[in-house]
Amino acid sequence: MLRTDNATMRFGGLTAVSALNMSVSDGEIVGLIGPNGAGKTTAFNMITGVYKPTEGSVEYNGTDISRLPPHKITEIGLARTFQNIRLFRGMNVLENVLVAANLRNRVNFFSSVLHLPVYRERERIAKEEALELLDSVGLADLAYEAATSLPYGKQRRLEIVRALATKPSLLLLDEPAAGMNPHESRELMEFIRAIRDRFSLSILLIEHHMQVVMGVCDRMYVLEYGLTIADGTPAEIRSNPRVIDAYLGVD
Ligand SMILES: Nc1ncnc2c1ncn2[C@@H]1O[C@H](COP(=O)(O)OP(=O)(O)OP(=O)(O)O)[C@@H](O)[C@H]1O
Repeated sequence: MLRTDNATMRFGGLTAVSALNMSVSDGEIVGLIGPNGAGKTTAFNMITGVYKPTEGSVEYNGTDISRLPPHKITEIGLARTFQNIRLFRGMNVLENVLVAANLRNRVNFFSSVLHLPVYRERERIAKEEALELLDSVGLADLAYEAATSLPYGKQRRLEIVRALATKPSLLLLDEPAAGMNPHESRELMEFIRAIRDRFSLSILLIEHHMQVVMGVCDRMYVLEYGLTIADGTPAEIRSNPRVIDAYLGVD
């Protein structure tokens, strides 16, 4: 479903990602790993329309999406989270989810300002759906808590839920286990598998935490200085001499 075809991103003289050929099939969990500065976030930015590839393309279900703006890419079913938590401060858990849901169900500006019945009805449905979503991931009892008062692991989970509110078919997670303790990391792995099954998702994730990435991914790609130095199953990656040299050896 997702396929990058020689996707390349240059910033001046620096090639941040070079001829990336990567695919994610329906229902797959795929990892993207590599040392700092390898080009992982740049790859995400190309896939989600933040950057237009300098060369090559990104296809989603056979359509070239590499020239589309980020909101169009969200509309066709890609959603992402970021390396640093970006929850809205001053909003509760439910409101954080509703803001994201509105990205998908763009409400007509006038009907919203005038509080027309159509707007109120949509708002009611959106709230119901958001509460159902929170319930399905075990966060419903926290719906009216301030988002930033949640424990760290739950804030990260809320970020993922917020991405789910845009009803994606492909979810991109940028270092979901960052800053988590071993217990939270284990819970996260179960959570990632559970949402893949429940929402029929494909998942692409960047992760430095080796237990998480090896434990949860079906396949993975390894980048170094923008080049793809390996791809394969976790077992293949673990025993790949080039990867051990470039990356695993120093971890
Ligand atoms: N907007 C930009 N302008 C110029 N250079 C950039 C830009 N974005 C990224 N780079 C450079 O591209 C290279 C790849 O960066 P990128 O953030 O994609 O790496 P990464 O693998 O995600 O690293 P990390 O694990 O630290 O997040 C780095 O050398 C970085 O400095």
